[in-house]
Amino acid sequence: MIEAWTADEIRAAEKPLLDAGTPLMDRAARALARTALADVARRRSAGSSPRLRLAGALGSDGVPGPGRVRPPRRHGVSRNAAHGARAVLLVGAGNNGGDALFAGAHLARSGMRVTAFLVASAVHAEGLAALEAAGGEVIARSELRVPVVVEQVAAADVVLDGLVGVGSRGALRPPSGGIVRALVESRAAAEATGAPWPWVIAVDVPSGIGVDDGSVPGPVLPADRTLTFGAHKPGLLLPPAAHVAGVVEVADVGLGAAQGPQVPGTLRMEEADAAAVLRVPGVRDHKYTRGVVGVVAGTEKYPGAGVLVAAGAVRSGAGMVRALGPTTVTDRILTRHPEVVTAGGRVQSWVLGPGIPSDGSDAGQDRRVYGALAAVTGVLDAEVTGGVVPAVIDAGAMAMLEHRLPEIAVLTPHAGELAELMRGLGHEVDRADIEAEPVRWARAAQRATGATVLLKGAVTVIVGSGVTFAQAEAPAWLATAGAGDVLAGLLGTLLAARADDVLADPSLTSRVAAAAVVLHGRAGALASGGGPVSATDVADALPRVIADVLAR
Ligand SMILES: NC(=O)C1=CN([C@@H]2O[C@H](COP(=O)(O)OP(=O)(O)OC[C@H]3O[C@@H](n4cnc5c(N)ncnc54)[C@H](OP(=O)(O)O)[C@@H]3O)[C@@H](O)[C@H]2O)[C@H](O)CC1
Ligand SMILES: [K+]
Repeated sequence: MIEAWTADEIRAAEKPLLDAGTPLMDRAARALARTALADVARRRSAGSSPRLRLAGALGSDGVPGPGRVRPPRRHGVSRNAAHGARAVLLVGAGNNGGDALFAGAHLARSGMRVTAFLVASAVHAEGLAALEAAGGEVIARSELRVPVVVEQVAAADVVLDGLVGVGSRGALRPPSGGIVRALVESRAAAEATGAPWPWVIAVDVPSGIGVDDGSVPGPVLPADRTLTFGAHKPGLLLPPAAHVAGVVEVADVGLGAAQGPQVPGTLRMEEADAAAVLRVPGVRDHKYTRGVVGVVAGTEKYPGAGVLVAAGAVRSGAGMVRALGPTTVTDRILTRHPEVVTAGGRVQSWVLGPGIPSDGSDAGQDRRVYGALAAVTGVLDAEVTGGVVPAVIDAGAMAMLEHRLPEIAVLTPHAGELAELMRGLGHEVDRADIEAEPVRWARAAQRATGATVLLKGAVTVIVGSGVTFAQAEAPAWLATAGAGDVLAGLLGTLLAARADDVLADPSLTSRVAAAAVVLHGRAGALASGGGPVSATDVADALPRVIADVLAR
């Protein structure tokens, strides 16, 4: 599990070490210089564009970010093939700028031509002295001209963004904001024309992101790599800031000995954590103990959603799947999945709503959803409903909520559906608002409904009470019709298998939901192999992915 530390938690952890004279900045700067040297050397030796040359450091699909994570690395600087390369430092007033200056001094001593642009009249004094002593060029704030910065950056091999780190407050102020805005424009123009553009390393965090909440309140220079010190910061995991962090790597500066957050609020689940959520059947298990998933999905208009939910549930190892609906839907499900049962009966989880439009056009499916929701919320007698069980509430079912939900109910909207849900709750928001601040709105929905909220996107956010998971394993190819239906079925299976545990401890729900997102993303990546993928392919890849995750 990757646990992010907020700015305050980082400061609390650093304080005793700094008080004891631990050279944290020296370690940070060495790690930074070592990373910059290695990146530039690799870029030079491969002889193509920086992004392609560093493909080994990127995801299997070659896409830098969002928020891809590499294991911690020890500090230390070695001289290498970067001799004569050009580095530009963007240096702010605080210690983040200090890191960049000391790293720049190492780079200058390694034979790089280093230019530092100071955006403040007073910057880290020792760092500045070190850079000057190492022969680096320094452009003071009073001499700063935006076109010159743009020109020098465009001609550089590597840029260290040290404008601001965990001390950041709000959007970048002048002159940093103006410089970064001009650099973003220059980068876009270079991309459009195929002109070269340097490799950008963010020092600790891309300057200008919301370190604790993942917001992007103003201009930010997108990084190819973020070297972050001591521990992840929430903004490196959460969207939209995660999209500008590139490949995220933690430099171990020795904070490990310090106390981290007691209850980390932002997490990224890894494969081993997903494996721990799965319930592996034992010799005493039978189909009912493994969990029955009840599915109310698909209508005459959208029958495929029922088929795909069933596929996700069956292929991820449900003890049994019960699919309820009109025969046009159930017949299709049975054709593809003859193991599905279409008669009513007890279930350990519900998947409600995929392929059911919110226009009331299928009264039968609406009635089944309302009945199941009554079971989930416990408003109807257990004798009638079969008892309270966890549920996945998707698509049309999200428009049928009449009661506050328990945490064992998982809402699975995409941005447009979350906007609709929040408008129904009296908030004036549209899809663009949700995309700009997905974490804020997912948290608002969690508070307003009581449910666990799984907001789908390039980085999927899962919000339970007091915890947010941010998962980024899905390839962009997974943004395809029906993929969400497969996820709903898969999550239904995981919830059914852990129903007793989830009922005993509802806070487990977000963890189960995050595990489903990990497996779904991995299945998408396996089925895609770097190319297009269909929702059916994703479902078909689930058994292999689950076996692989369990074998590790
Ligand atoms: N975690 C570790 O182990 C280590 C981290 N280190 C580095 O130190 C920074 C944190 O340094 P700090 O000096 O506390 O803060 P920053 O450098 O991030 O920023 C403070 C200055 O930035 C100005 N600021 C704040 N917001 C903005 C903004 N929106 N636009 C422009 N300027 C901004 C702020 O000015 P104020 O007037 O607001 O006070 C400060 O001047 C951490 O990120 C690491 O890089 C150490 O090296 C030790 C190891
Ligand atoms: K920075």
